[in-house]
Amino acid sequence: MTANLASQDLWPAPSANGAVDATVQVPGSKSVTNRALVLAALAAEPGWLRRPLRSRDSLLMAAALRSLGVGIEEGVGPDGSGEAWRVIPPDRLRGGSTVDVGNAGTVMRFLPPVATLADGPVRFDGDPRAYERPLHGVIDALRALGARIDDDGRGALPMTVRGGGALEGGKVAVDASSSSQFVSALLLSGPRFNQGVEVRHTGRTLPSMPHIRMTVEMLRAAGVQVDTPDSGGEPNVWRVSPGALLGRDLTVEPDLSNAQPFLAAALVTGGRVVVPDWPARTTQPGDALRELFTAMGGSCELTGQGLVFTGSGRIHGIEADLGEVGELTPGIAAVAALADSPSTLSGVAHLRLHETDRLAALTREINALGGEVTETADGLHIRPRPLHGGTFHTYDDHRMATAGAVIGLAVDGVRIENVATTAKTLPDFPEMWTGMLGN
Ligand SMILES: O=C(O)C1=C[C@@H](OP(=O)(O)O)[C@@H](O)[C@H](O)C1
Ligand SMILES: C=C(OP(=O)(O)O)C(=O)O
Repeated sequence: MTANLASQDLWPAPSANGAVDATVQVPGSKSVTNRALVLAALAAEPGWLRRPLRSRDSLLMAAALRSLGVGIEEGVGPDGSGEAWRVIPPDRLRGGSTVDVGNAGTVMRFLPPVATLADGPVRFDGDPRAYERPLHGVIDALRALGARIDDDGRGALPMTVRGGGALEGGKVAVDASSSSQFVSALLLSGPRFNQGVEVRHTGRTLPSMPHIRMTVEMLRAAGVQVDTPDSGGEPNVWRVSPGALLGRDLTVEPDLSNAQPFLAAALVTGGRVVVPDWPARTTQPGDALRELFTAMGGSCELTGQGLVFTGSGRIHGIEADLGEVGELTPGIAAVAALADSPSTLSGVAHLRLHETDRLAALTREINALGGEVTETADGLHIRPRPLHGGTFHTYDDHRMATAGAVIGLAVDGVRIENVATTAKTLPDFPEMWTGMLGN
């Protein structure tokens, strides 16, 4: 684990002068935007994506789909209101390009199945960290379903999918204990495989179930038949029937996981933050923040204005299995480091394979500020200690940067290395943060 030496800029994280009181418009969900782009690209007719997230991960997804022949026109919606992208699927997906996945799990896992439908080879490459993130579940499953893939035998990037214009599909077993995205990836393209797809998860644990539910709901909204464990099917088995996908007119919800640092600011300063357009019902894991941050000392109410979240001035530790909502772990760890009692976060061993080894990174960086964090087999134990300023390294991880900013609210002199890494999913984070603080 090494800090990115090319990006040593230090951002002085602003400390809060008092209780925050702000309304924060949070940009669109990464997970919804990137699923919507894939489904729209595979559809039988054009569709609209309103309020899409414009960030590194979603722009990489759009660029990759364009290289496969998909038309994506960026502009305003049919009624002239707000940003909207029109997605025009091609008659035939085109091979011959190289897809840059950056360090986007959604791009590196969701697009290889799409590439099997292209009429030629599609090479996949990305950031150095992308070479280390697990992809074997997708590669092995696609081979079992009839695809030809050239890799170096590690089951990881870089690799080339030799698209043959179609894929047979059918039944496949996959161990998705290292990433739920293996399952989502196979389901998203499943309706376009000749036999559809039946995915059986064989591993002991399966993280991020809400994200799999998001995949299923979005497929169904595109007219696809999906049988799931939730709908009376066998446990750990998902079945997607072959068929055409409808073009949709879809409005992307705000990214509730990216709302986390702002809600945390209300908790840490005993203030109030309103997030407009918080959905009344959603598959986003960030919705669990209402419960988690309430248990940690805040209170919230879903009103006509959005989610109104209020801190009490006290922060409590928490014992929580975060397996379903792993991407919330860095933000919860940051708040837990400032709490009045210890916390134990469990169920997140797979975070060692995220943008960085998040368990190691959080432990090292919080401890460097005087904290007492220890890694467990599947999470973190956090004993709050008086913290002091210092450099908070971020390891090219957007959620490390926002976690450091949360700590900086309460601790003078925290400097965040490479805050620009937040552009992976939240490009305007520094401006939004200072705006929230009234600076
Ligand atoms: O499908 C998705 O959109 C995601 C699934 C989760 O991945 P893992 O299951 O690999 O944790 C999550 O952490 C990631 O941020 C987004
Ligand atoms: C794990 C994450 O991203 P990715 O989609 O790259 O897996 C994340 O955003 O926390």
